[in-house]
Amino acid sequence: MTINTSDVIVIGGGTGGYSTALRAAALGLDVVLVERDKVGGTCLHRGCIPSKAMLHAAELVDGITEARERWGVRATVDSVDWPALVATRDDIVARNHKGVEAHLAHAGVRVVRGSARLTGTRTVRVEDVPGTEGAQGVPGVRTDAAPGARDDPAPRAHDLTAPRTRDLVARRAVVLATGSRPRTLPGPAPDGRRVVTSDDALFAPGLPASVLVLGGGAIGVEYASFHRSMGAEVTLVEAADRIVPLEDADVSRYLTRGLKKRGVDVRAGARLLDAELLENGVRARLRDARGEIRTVEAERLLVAVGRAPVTEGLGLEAAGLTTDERGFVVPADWSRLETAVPGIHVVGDLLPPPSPGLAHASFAEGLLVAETLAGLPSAPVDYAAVPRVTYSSPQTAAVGLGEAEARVRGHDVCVNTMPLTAVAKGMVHGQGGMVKVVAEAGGGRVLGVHLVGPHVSEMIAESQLIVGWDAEPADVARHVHAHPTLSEAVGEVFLTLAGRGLHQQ
Ligand SMILES: Cc1cc2nc3c(=O)[nH]c(=O)nc-3n(C[C@H](O)[C@H](O)[C@H](O)COP(=O)(O)OP(=O)(O)OC[C@H]3O[C@@H](n4cnc5c(N)ncnc54)[C@H](O)[C@@H]3O)c2cc1C
Ligand SMILES: NC(=O)c1ccc[n+]([C@@H]2O[C@H](COP(=O)([O-])OP(=O)(O)OC[C@H]3O[C@@H](n4cnc5c(N)ncnc54)[C@H](O)[C@@H]3O)[C@@H](O)[C@H]2O)c1
Repeated sequence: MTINTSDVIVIGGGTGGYSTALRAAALGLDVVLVERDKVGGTCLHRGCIPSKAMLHAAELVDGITEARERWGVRATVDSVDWPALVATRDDIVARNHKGVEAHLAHAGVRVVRGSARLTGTRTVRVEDVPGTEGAQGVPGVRTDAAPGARDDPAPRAHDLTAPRTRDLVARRAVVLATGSRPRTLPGPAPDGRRVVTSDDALFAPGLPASVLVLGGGAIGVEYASFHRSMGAEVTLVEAADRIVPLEDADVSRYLTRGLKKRGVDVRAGARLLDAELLENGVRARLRDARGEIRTVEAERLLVAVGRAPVTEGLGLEAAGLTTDERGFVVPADWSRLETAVPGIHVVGDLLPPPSPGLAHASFAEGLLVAETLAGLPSAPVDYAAVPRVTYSSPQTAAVGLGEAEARVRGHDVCVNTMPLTAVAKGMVHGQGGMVKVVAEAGGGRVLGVHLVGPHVSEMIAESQLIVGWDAEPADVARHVHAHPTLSEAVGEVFLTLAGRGLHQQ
């Protein structure tokens, strides 16, 4: 075996890539993982984890307000120390990062630091990334997959700017896991201060007093919610006729109501016409749903209009691969996530829908590809049963089909909806919200469950089993929910659908 040969090369060490690598190594495959930045990728360093850490801080601030306004607790928020918040957030990220590195090292995955490009169907060239320690791997992680990394003579003086390259060969497969980056729009480019994407919002110098958020998907809603909790004036602009437009219409309605109640100016069906940079902010012209033009000034414009797959410089053509018109790498066989070129697989945000662009879906895709490569039977990812959560205040959580989508797909549906405040614990929380279940008419299987309200991110787990296991309302109604809990509302909705309604008429 030559030092630069392995069974599997994974390009990209985000959640999709590192999960593939971990599982493949656990199944006895010799794995090289190439990452040009930090293992953990978008989710750990710029996405899920830092944003949820910040949203936790936001919940604490909201809790103090609720304590004062509803519960007679004489407490106020003096101020938020942004550097202190950032320090805690970054400590959580750093500890998780160390954990991922340790898992990879323990599994025997050889991590190579550098930028990878395909040079054939089983060959990959890795180039040093300027400003890093080069293609020598991550401290504490075995790096002998980088051929010559230990033995290469030091570069001669005139070589110092030339990137070093390493050629790797995969005996069995190459897995593409290069993820995605924020989409931007024509107009003022992100400058990290006045115009930001979710990447640089994390590292902005402070908390703005006003924010214009463009895009009412998960990122836009979460950041709008965060900044509102931190006291900013927030305008949330969504081009579609409702925020979170891919969710059930009642989810959008309840979420809009909740955000508006908290003072967020939600403008769906609106368009950004242009934006101009000011000394300390932006001035934007919007056309709203009624066609009226309105000018908004804000300290910060946060652009959250979706993400684009990363394939630039990946050398797809050298392996005989292309992308679709949106830039995604499309599998020829979704049950193996294998492209039209045998032995090249793809996971994570590089995949088009129905892969949902979510970290937990990419974990499932990594497991599937690794098990496929190890020759184990592995069920295709059941995308219909992947939960979708927005960690705003209020939160949303859903799994399966919305009502309109179920009807479009030809299902004869029956629907039951209940406000969370109809159960005692919902009244205690006092934040509104709802449970909606979409099922096949006549007691058939549950097609979708949709939740809005406090803590619904933690409540969706039972519903993903209900949808994933094709349960019927009567199956669920047999099981008792604890009293008093918010989950009781889910139980009540199923009891009614099963013809055994207790509190719901
Ligand atoms: C603000 C935000 C919040 C989010 N919150 C959530 C959430 O709460 N829950 C959730 O499920 N999802 C969330 N997501 C989505 C989630 O982050 C992505 O779905 C997930 O990170 C995709 O993983 P991936 O491995 O496909 O790609 P990535 O995580 O993007 O990883 C790709 C990796 O490949 C590396 N790379 C790229 N090209 C090369 C190359 N040529 N050579 C070597 N390395 C390369 C990159 O450096 C990167 O580390 C969020 C995203 C954002 C932006
Ligand atoms: N909690 C979570 O699971 C979570 C959190 C953040 C991000 N993510 C994932 O990250 C990815 C990116 O998130 P995102 O919110 O940026 O993308 P998205 O595609 O989910 O939402 C973008 C929104 O911007 C709107 N839009 C597009 N152009 C616009 C314009 N010119 N003006 C106004 N609105 C416009 C779209 O209609 C859409 O609703 C998604 O896959 C998302 O699921 C997940």
